[in-house]
Amino acid sequence: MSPAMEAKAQPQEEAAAPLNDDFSNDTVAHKSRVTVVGSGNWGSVAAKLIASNTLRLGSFHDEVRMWVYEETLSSGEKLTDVINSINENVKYLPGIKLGKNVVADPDLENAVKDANMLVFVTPHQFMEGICKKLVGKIKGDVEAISLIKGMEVKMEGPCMISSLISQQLGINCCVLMGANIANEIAVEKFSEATVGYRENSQIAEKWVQLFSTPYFLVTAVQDVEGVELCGTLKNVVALAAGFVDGLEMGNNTKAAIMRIGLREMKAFSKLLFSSVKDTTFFESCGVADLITTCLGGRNRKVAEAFAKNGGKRSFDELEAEMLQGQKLQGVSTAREVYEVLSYRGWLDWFPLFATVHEICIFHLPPSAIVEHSERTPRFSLLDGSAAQYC
Ligand SMILES: NC(=O)C1=CN([C@@H]2O[C@H](COP(=O)(O)OP(=O)(O)OC[C@H]3O[C@@H](n4cnc5c(N)ncnc54)[C@H](O)[C@@H]3O)[C@@H](O)[C@H]2O)C=CC1
Ligand SMILES: O=C(CO)COP(=O)(O)O
Repeated sequence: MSPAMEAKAQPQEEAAAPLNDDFSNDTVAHKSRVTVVGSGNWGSVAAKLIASNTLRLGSFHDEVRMWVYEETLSSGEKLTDVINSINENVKYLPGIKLGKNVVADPDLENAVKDANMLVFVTPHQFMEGICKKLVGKIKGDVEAISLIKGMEVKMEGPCMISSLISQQLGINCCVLMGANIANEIAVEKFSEATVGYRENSQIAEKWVQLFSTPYFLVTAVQDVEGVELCGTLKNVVALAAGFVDGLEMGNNTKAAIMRIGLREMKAFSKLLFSSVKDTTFFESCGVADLITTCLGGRNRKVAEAFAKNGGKRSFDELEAEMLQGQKLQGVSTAREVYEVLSYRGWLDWFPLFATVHEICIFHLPPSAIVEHSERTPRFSLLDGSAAQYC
């Protein structure tokens, strides 16, 4: 990896003319075409970030295709038509111009057919179905990146979304995670992110270039699983933080939840993949994403409402009421993590993860997040169990 990349992508000045970047080619034929698969809250912001860079960087075609899961708005108009006419995703990112070079496309096959860089950014529960539809439909020289925070649990064990993409489509897949609340990046407030890559640092560098702006600084690390598990597992901890907020337990309790959660994130990740690096937890994808999500994310917000309602209204109901079509990832991730813990006999090693799921399914009250349960003195187990893997 180049020293420049290790030290973070450098902020780039606004420039009218395309940059003569490292990857530029003389011919249009060699330029990379980017398609964003997904157009929710973060998907739309990702398209905006990328579109600002494809205009500036000579190695990319200007146009950025964005696949839209088509829906009809209350006005009777199709979401795709509205995005293409006013350059704004009025449902998932209202008030923000995406860039005129973003083209919304409701046809998945058509959206990906010419792309050689695919950016996957949908709620994780839809990815298996999307991958099935894409088999045999993409070009041979495609590179992918997943911005999706979540995992699937299969008979063989847990499967990260980047692995699902790689296995089903036969392509390399990097990941990009970080302290990235989409609405803040949409208004260009400074943030950082982490690209996780497997072997090819040049590909990682190309992704860094595609996403980096003066207000969005991207670093690459050679640890796909570590980066992706950080992004995935912090959503479970954010639910715990939301319970604590709903119960008005204060900052010390919330800080304790974050600390215990971080230890469980690290222990779980390292038990699943021995290759996961300690240093990854100190990147934006690790502790920084954990903090921002526990302070200002959607998982925290809905979990707070869940606890305020005494754990009596379901997450599905609250999500539909509070998020206008946006999707939580933490509740299904808590279930998926719980399945892994049960299957492997690790439940008592991960008291916070296990308790969050049991609260989500009404087996325990929200207050159980800081109480010792009848079955197991969960929090007292922490120091002697999961912690030994940290
Ligand atoms: N919103 C945020 O601040 C951030 C989100 N992420 C992650 O990015 C991923 C995508 O999140 P968002 O873009 O925020 O999505 P979102 O939460 O806004 O989800 C709504 C999206 O799901 C689509 N959708 C609904 N039903 C569908 C179906 N059956 N098939 C396919 N798509 C369907 C909708 O059309 C819409 O585009 C998630 O894994 C999330 O954790 C990561 C960083 C920040
Ligand atoms: O992943 C996120 C910030 O990095 C967003 O988290 P929420 O889905 O909880 O809003």
